[in-house]
Amino acid sequence: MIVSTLLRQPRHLTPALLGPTTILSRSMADISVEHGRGAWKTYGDITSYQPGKFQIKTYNKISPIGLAKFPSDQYEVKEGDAAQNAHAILLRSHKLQEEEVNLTVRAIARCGAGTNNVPVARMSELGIPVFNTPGANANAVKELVICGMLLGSRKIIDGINHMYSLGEQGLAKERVEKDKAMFGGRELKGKTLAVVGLGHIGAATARDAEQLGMHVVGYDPMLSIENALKLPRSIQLTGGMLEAVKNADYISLNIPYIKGEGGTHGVIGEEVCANLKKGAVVLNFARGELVDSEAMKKHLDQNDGRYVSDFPDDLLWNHPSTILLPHLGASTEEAEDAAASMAAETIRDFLETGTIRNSVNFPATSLPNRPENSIRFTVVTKNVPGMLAHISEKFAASNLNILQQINQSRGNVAYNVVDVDTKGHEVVDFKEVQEKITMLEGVLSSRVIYGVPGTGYAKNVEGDYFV
Ligand SMILES: NC(=O)c1ccc[n+]([C@@H]2O[C@H](COP(=O)([O-])OP(=O)(O)OC[C@H]3O[C@@H](n4cnc5c(N)ncnc54)[C@H](O)[C@@H]3O)[C@@H](O)[C@H]2O)c1
Ligand SMILES: O=C(O)[C@H](O)COP(=O)(O)O
Repeated sequence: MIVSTLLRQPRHLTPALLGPTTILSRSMADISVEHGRGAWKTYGDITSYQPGKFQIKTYNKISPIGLAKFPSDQYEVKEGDAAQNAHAILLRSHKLQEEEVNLTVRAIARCGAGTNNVPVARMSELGIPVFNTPGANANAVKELVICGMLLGSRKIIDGINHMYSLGEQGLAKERVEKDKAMFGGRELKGKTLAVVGLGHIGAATARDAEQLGMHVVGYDPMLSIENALKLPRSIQLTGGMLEAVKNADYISLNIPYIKGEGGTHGVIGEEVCANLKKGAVVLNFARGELVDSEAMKKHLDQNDGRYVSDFPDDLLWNHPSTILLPHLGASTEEAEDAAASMAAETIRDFLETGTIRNSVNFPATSLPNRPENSIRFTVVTKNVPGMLAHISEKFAASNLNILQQINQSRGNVAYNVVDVDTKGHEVVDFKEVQEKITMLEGVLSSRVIYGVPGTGYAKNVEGDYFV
């Protein structure tokens, strides 16, 4: 492997580089660890790397309030390609490509709920945790769902367009009272709303709909206890989607889009459409792909229903019974600030302490603070038997004492956090231990968290050692 001479310079820990909570013995402060960056194919321009800072790469418009959570003395935030050696990626709806995830990237955070724009399964194979921000934008979406119900019930948009056209002709005052008969509607009170997916958005929508005097039916086969406690008392839970929608005047979809077998692609298809009540309004503020456009068109052509969606649709965009919005659900100041802040805090926690929360592919993992005179290793492995024992053996072989340790797994990934005693080790070659552990079969990557931003990461890239 060709490695830049400059970046091969071992970096020495000095008190100035240590975080406020990092306490290392004097001898440990002299231990050098190779934190250079290899010249890998997808690596990019190594000259833009700033030692001693975590680099965050962003896509989309991310709230400055969220980005301010990254202290500028420890982090640099750059947009898209300007960030060549990112340690973490922060994004909203940008469709992330694998090529945009350099070997340096340790984590990805979606400022929002849906992670279908991130290749999550591939990231799991590469040992990269993907995070989201559960609930951070739910209120914003819920408010727009309520707005969608009103738009679908009253001819508000037609009325606004009509006023514009009358205004242009100078006829508004003369014609309004006569013409308004064209724009009659119906009320929400007393009607039935079916909420499909009772998560953060669905539960909040159900609650507010009850307050509006609606009868609420809900369907969620994986309803969490946390969300069940938020549901209105009067909600009627059903055991299936068809049962939920069949008597509903409004149907709100609030489920994730999941591709593939057993997923949610086109869940609103011919069968569901055939079971919709006459005049039913389908609200899709979840993802466009959940609705089979052909089936919906056929349904709208033959029935008196409406489709209100927050997503583009090449077939339905100009259908007279459709109202489409340009993905505005989470576009409020409050939601953008909350989602970006939560994502930034989650990434900081992971980069600085190894903690995992709000991940969609890694197990929730949290260890108490690193004890004094210890170094924290985190190791990402395939979820196969024996890994923990092999890792522990490597520490033992180097005469290193494990002070505390946690091993968690989820799907094909296992995550280990190990705090190792540094006392009594005048010269311990942590670099060597890290390399031995990282190159164990089944290990994907490792980090040594010293408190020096951006350092101590190593990857096992199909048998090659990347540091
Ligand atoms: N329009 C927007 O701007 C916007 C904003 C936020 C979220 N969203 C979309 O809304 C979705 C839901 O967001 P959330 O914050 O409520 O997420 P959430 O994870 O809190 O809730 C999703 C719920 O759906 C349930 N569910 C999953 N599959 C289901 C199925 N097949 N049938 C019924 N229930 C099912 C889950 O058990 C969960 O309770 C997101 O995945 C995202 O795609 C859109
Ligand atoms: O899943 C989400 O959180 C929403 O679709 C919001 O997307 P946005 O952050 O691009 O507005």
